[in-house]
Amino acid sequence: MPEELRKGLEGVLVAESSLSDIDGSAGRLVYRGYAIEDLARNTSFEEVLYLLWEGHLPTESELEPFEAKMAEERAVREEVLSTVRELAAAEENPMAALRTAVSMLSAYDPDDSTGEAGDGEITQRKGRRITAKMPTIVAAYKRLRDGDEPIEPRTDLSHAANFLYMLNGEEPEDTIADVFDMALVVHADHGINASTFAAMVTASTLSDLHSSVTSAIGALKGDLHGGANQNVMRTLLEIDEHDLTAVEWAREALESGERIPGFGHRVYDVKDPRAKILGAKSKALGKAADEFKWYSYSRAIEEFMAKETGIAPNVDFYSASMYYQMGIPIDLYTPIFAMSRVGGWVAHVLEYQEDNRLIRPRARYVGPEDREFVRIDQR
Ligand SMILES: CC(=O)SCCNC(=O)CCNC(=O)[C@H](O)C(C)(C)COP(=O)(O)OP(=O)(O)OC[C@H]1O[C@@H](n2cnc3c(N)ncnc32)[C@H](O)[C@@H]1OP(=O)(O)O
Ligand SMILES: O=C([O-])CC(=O)C(=O)O
Repeated sequence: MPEELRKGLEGVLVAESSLSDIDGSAGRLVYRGYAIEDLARNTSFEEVLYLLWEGHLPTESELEPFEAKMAEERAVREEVLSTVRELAAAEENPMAALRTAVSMLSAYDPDDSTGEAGDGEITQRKGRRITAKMPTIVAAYKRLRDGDEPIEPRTDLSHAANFLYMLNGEEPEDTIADVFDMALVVHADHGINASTFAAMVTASTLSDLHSSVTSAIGALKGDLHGGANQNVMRTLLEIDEHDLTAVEWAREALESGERIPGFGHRVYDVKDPRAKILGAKSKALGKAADEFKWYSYSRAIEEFMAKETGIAPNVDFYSASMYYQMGIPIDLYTPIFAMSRVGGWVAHVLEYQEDNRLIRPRARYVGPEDREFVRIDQR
């Protein structure tokens, strides 16, 4: 047995995957061999789901029935919506509400869990249903929290446009739906990140897909992972409300030993390629609205961090100002990340199931040895 301790499993290979590849020194990300820049520019989220789940980019005649099947699965049963209603009334955190509602979807899934772990077709059908329903849950939560009734999904809109429609009660402009769709594309997969690993660990015990996705949502929620996008926007708002410039704020935060949200990465040594794509969109939205401050604060922090620390932005840094300028409430940024990353979670579970092995690392025991046992009445 190797005795080397790798805290945080840093650099440890745990699987072979043909889903996504990251070159951390070159700042390059590919999904199944396609550069993220090409996918972001040219494909829809549905095409990327097809790519991840089926292994190749769809032709038009493959995409059409795939989109139709996804759209048919968007509606969420009243029983689940009624739980979402209760969670909204209790002011539950939206990621926690999503985690609970996704877990509950399993009660009404038409596929039985028996034999699921060895059957990619069941996993894929369940994956399609969960992915299709997550936007309906997130939008319903937001509307109920605001005292509005949920809006039923439409089947004639894309995954991205339908979410914005259910959220706001009106069809989004094409340009906004396209930006949102691109955000879903770039968040869909990223190697064995913490939430994907959580999904794989659960799947490796031959559990069911709802359990895997529920585990993954819990992992994505944390501040060191998907939760960072909300913290970025809270930081930008704090800067805006105070007299400090963005650079002064960042200097003070660093000097007091804080981590700047949206910076740093376990795999990238350079700027995350997704931050470049999202940064350009954040800038374009600022230009369209003639309001540059969010992008300007962000750029100033990026330049300061590069000069002072050499640490570059990750995917969560520019998605924050981008979503903010689209009018999306801050605490929905991480649920939106989950709405996209579920595509990757399902793909990794499907891939891992093909040659499953229980994931079970070890800890080096550093506790006491050979203690003499004393009965409770004599301690
Ligand atoms: C979708 C995603 O999950 S992307 C990541 C989202 N998370 C964040 O943005 C939260 C802020 N970032 C971080 O906390 C980290 O960069 C992580 C958790 C993402 C990666 O952490 P690790 O790989 O464990 O890097 P580690 O913690 O070893 O950091 C290396 C050095 O960079 C510093 N550092 C890393 N990130 C930051 C940051 N955001 N702000 C300031 N310093 C940082 C650390 O203090 C450390 O310095 P030291 O060696 O002098 O102690
Ligand atoms: O890969 C990681 O560790 C975190 C990340 O950027 C992602 O999950 O998108």
